[in-house]
This record gives sequence, C-alpha cells and structure tokens, in this order.
Amino acid sequence: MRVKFSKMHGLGNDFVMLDGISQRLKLSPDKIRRIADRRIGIGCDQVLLVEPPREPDADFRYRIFNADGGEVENCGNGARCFARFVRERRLTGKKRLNVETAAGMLQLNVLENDQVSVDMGAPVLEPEQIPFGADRRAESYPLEVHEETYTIGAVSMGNPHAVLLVDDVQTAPVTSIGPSIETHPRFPQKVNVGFLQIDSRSQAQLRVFERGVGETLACGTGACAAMVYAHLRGLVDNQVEIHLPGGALTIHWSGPGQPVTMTGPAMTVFHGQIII
Ligand SMILES: N[C@H](CCC[C@H](N)C(=O)O)C(=O)O
Repeated sequence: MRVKFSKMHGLGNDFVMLDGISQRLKLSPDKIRRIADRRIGIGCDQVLLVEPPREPDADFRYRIFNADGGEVENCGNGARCFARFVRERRLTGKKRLNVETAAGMLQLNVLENDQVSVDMGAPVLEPEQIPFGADRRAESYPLEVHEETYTIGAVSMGNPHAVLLVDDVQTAPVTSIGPSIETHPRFPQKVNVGFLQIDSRSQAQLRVFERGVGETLACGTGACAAMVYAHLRGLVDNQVEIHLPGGALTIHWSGPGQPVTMTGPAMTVFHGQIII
C-alpha cells in the first residue's frame, strides 16, 4: 500500500505524520516499527496519525505511536507539528484547534513564525493515575535502581514521567540508568525519564530518555513534567525556558489544578510516499 506522509520535527524530536482522513490506513505495530526504522523505513521517534474526531467539540483526533510500535497517550512536540500539518494539508483553516488524544482534549494555537502554543491540560500527580507504585502522593519519591537510591518526581501529562534533578545535565547518566528507570516495575506502563538541571528560577536544561524510543533531542511532555516537578519543589517561577539538546521550549504553569502551556516551533522537512 502506498501511503503519503510528511516528515516533521519539533526541536529535533522527529515525526512521520500520516493523514488518516484523506487516505484509508491500516496500521499495525509492525508497520509502525518499519516506518520509524532509520534504515529500512523513513526513520522517526514517533508516528503521528490524524483521524476524524469522535468527540463533538473536537476538530480532529490525533494518535501517537512510539518507534517501538506502542500507542501512547500524549506527545507535546507532536501536537505542535500536528497543528502545522493539518493547516498545510488544507484539512482546516483554523488557527485555534481542539484536538482529541488518548489523554483527553488539547487546545492548540498556531502563532506567527512557526511557533505553536499548546494547552496541555493539568498535570496528574496521584500515583495510581500516573501510574506509579507509591503508598501516597508526595513531592518526591525514593527509587531503588541497581542498588542505588535516586530521588524522583512522578508526573503524568497524560503520559507518565519520572524526573531527576542533576547538577550537570551534560554528565547525567541518561543512557546508563534511563533504560532501568524506563522499565522499572514501579511504573507498570513504563515511563519517560527526564534529567533536569536548574540554572535559575526561569531557566533550566533537560535531557529525556523517552519510553519506547530512547534519548530524543527534545520531549514536550517531558519539559512540562520537569517544570511541574521543579515548581512543586519551589525551585522555579510560573514560566520557565527549558533548554533541551534540540532547542528551547517555554513552559507556563501556575500551580496544581491549573493547565500547563507549552510554546515552541514546529517544522516541516519533506513530503513523500512510503510503501507499507
Ligand atoms: N515517548 C512518549 C511519547 C512521546 C512524547 C514526546 N515525544 C513529547 O514531545 O511529548 C511516551 O511514551 O509517553
């Protein structure tokens, strides 16, 4: 089957965008893995599928698949690219979009100069909703990994995140303990793992070992989760510029129960057809 796609990225977190409205697609985990494979396919961190909405007040439904083929609940960088994609493909002329995801509704606002702002909804902090194994909700949690005990934050942005504070993000053990935390038994649906260096009350640096992918150049939900954890610990103000290896995102959050807003770029690289 020939399938049209657009290759896009948000700060180097790269995506294959598929229009499931103008073309009938039958995807499987194996097909997703082949599309995402950087040798036998197109290559990407996530495959994003645009579908007609099921909710009455949604403009579109958008589904997210990690490179390992697993479907997940949310993708921040992907949401910004999604907004640009549906406008470029003339699927809408709107600049304010309501988008249905497995994690709930997102509000997207297309701004000038390739920027998109996303209302990511309120973070979820109750352990059983993350899900994370803990007796009760706490500001941070001890986590045993390879006979070491790490202090983590646990936050869901629709998808689960563990966040560790580090002194130097360049030397953080992203690839040595990232995989062990990603598959830690206290995270029954696995977890994205963020390593956060706080430089001031409004500036921080972050690297993320993403569930189902590995380390990416940027992670939008990871930036939101990391800012929420730092804010809960009283270490940052209500707006923080999070610097990831691929570039910076502006995250705004004013406290529990409030939505997190993420603003950043979305770029289209090329269009093509793949035979799957
Ligand atoms: N790996 C994530 C999905 C993609 C998130 C990331 N690419 C973003 O921009 O938020 C997960 O398994 O929950």
